[in-house]
Amino acid sequence: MIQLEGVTKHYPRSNRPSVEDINVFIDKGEFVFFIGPTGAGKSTIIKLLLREEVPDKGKIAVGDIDVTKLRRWKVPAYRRSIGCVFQDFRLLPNRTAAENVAFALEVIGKPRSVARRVVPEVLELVGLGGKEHRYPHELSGGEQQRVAVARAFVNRPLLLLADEPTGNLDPDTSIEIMRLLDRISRTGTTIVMVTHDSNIVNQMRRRVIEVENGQIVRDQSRGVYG
Ligand SMILES: Nc1ncnc2c1ncn2[C@@H]1O[C@H](COP(=O)(O)OP(=O)(O)OP(=O)(O)O)[C@@H](O)[C@H]1O
Repeated sequence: MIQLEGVTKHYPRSNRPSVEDINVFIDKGEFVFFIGPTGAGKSTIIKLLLREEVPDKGKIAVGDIDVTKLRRWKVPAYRRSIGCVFQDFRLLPNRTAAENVAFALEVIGKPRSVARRVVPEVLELVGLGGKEHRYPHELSGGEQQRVAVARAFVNRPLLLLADEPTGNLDPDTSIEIMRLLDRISRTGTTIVMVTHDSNIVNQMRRRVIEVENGQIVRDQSRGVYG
């Protein structure tokens, strides 16, 4: 599903590469944690996967798309094909939970009739049945993140990227969000998650890729935070 081969990214005003000659292969349906100290290069890897940055060297493929060779005009559609969840939720404040989720369908041109059918289903799936007409400020942080997960999943993406999705949540709420991501992963969606949350990594026991100084220092199936 994901192939990074010899990938190097050196930002212009940085004195060393943020990511250097990394090689990663991730299969369809895998759940992978990227861990490592601050500045290790984890977010850079996410940005490279989303084509927000391009590598100086190496090849990146996601599904059957060669991300490094993707034409500029194809980038927005490529990004929309990937589900994304962030630490700060990034919901539209003046849209309800249902409208936030529906928005992900609107931007890919799905008819309203599809949204009317699918949005309640996916909000129910994330445990927000009954709260679909609340605005983000009327929801708790955990509930907002559930909306963000619903929005990321509503298009049934092959890949879901989560950058510190539990970073703003208390431990119990974090575990609930992880249960949700785990369920999504079992539908065959590949999940790549960047985290500093050792409890979560130790509880989930999934593949752990540890990054340090732009390099992969550990790649372990059913790993722990270490
Ligand atoms: N746009 C940029 N220009 C120059 N240097 C950058 C840029 N973005 C990131 N870097 C540098 O690249 C390195 C890796 O940063 P990155 O954000 O990938 O780390 P990270 O592992 O995600 O850290 P954190 O856990 O704090 O989010 C750091 O040294 C950072 O200063």
